[in-house]
Amino acid sequence: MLSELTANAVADAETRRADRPLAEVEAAALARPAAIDALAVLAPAERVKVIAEIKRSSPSRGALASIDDAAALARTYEIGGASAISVLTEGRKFGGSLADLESVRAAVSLPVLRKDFIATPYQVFEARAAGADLVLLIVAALDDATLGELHGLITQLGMTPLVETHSADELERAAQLGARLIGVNARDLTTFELDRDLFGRLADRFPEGAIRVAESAVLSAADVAHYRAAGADAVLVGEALVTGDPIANLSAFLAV
Ligand SMILES: O=P(O)(O)OC[C@@H](O)[C@@H](O)c1c[nH]c2ccccc12
Repeated sequence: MLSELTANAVADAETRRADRPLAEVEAAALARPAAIDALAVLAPAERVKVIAEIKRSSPSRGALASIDDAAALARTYEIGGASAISVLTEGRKFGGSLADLESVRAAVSLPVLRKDFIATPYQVFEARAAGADLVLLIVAALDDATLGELHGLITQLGMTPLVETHSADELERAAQLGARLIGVNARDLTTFELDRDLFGRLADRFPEGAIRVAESAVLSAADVAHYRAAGADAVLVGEALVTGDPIANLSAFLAV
């Protein structure tokens, strides 16, 4: 499933490229004001930080929320105390778009993550051109050479890579890369199975000084407390915020 999601995302980017060649996107990326320093914003603190996600649907959970106005939801997240906004830009299974990312960028002053299946430099330039400050890299979807190339390009463009892992081996590959912001996704993107205890098992294998993000399956304050106790600096939350009351949930999660 992960390889199919990635192949589709790359194919869709190739289709966009036919209309908007790399040189054009690169120029738009370089014309953007500098990206926000997400490492500073997400740095470990006394309280857990929340990366709040905008997601309409997913292959594992189906339709979640209609979300007509991504920018309005992002503003709600900002008011509610989120530290960063994650925007799904994958269209086929998640119902997102780069237009969502652009409108969110214009609406908030928080760092914004492009959440997608990124495997080519073109997609990275697209992210910056749309105003992203962070770009997701899924270790399981990329070989080491591509991972290194994309991690370098994201950094060079002033953005922060969020390097997503799902095993000790992938965490080691993230460490070798010099990743400073590393996530552990509780959901296995090849089987969609959830393992809420994976973060806890991997927590002490993070490289020294890396910011530790627990991703997925946060539905309650108790889930946040569970990840926080295991050492999470930040949690990445989608479903609970798009299906529930975002302000009430954020306030409960941030009170942990
Ligand atoms: O909706 P949840 O269970 O709170 O999960 C959010 C986020 O972690 C999840 O959307 C996610 C994590 N890694 C991904 C990679 C691609 C697409 C989506 C994701």
